Amino acid sequence: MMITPEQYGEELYAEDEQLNKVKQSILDNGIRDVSIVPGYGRLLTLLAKSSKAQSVLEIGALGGYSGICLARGLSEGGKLLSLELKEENAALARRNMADAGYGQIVNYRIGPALDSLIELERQGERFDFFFIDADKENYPAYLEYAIKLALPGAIIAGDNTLLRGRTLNPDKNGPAVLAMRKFNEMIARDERLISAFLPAYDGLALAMVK
Ligand SMILES: C[S@@+](CC[C@H](N)C(=O)[O-])C[C@H]1O[C@@H](n2cnc3c(N)ncnc32)[C@H](O)[C@@H]1O
Repeated sequence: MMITPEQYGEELYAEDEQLNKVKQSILDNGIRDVSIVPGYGRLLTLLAKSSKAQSVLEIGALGGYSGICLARGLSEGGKLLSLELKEENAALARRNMADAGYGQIVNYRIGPALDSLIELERQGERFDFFFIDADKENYPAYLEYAIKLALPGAIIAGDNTLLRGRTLNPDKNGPAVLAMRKFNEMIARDERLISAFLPAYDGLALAMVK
C-alpha cells in the first residue's frame, strides 16, 4: 500500500522518546494534542541551529513540544520566551521543558499573546527567531509584531497555514480561514521579508526579515 510523502519522511527517523513523553503528557491531561508535527519540529531545530538563534519568541506553547524542538537548536546562552493563553498549558510545557533539561532557558508569559506582544514592544525587546502557532485569527497581527520585534535577519515560522485544506477551499470563509489567507499573502508579498511556503503536512510558512 502506498504511504504519503509525510509518512515516508517520518519513518526514516527513530522514535524520539523525549517528544513522545510530551505527547503522552498532553493526552494524560485531557488536552487535545495539536503539537507541531515531528517533521516540522525537526525543521525548527535545524533552522534555529543554522541561524544561530539566541532569543526565540514562541506564540502558543501547549505542552512544550515545539519548545523542546526550538531549545534543541538554540545557541549556547540562548533563551526562549513562550506566550501562552492558558496557565495549565504553560505549567505543562514548563514541566516538560524542565524534564528535557531546558527548564533554565525558558520563560512563559501567560495571557492573550497580543497583550504580551504590546508589552514586549513597549519594553523594547528584540528576538532573532519567531514561531507562530496559536489562535489563527490573530496570525496577521502576530506577523506584524514579529516583524516589529525582529532583529535584522530574524527567522519567522508560522504553522498550520493550510488549516487542513480550509485555506484552499473557496467555500470556507470563516474568520480563521480569512486570517490565514491574509497571513500567507503577507508572508509571500511583504517586501520586508524573504520567504518560502512549505505545503507538506498542514503547511508551514517561513520567512527571514531583511
Ligand atoms: C497549536 S497549540 C501550540 C502547539 C505548540 N506550539 C507545539 O507545537 O508544541 C496552540 C496553543 O496556543 C494557545 N493559544 C490560543 N490562543 C492564544 C492566544 N490568544 N494567546 C496565546 N496563546 C494562545 C493555546 O492555548 C494552545 O496552547
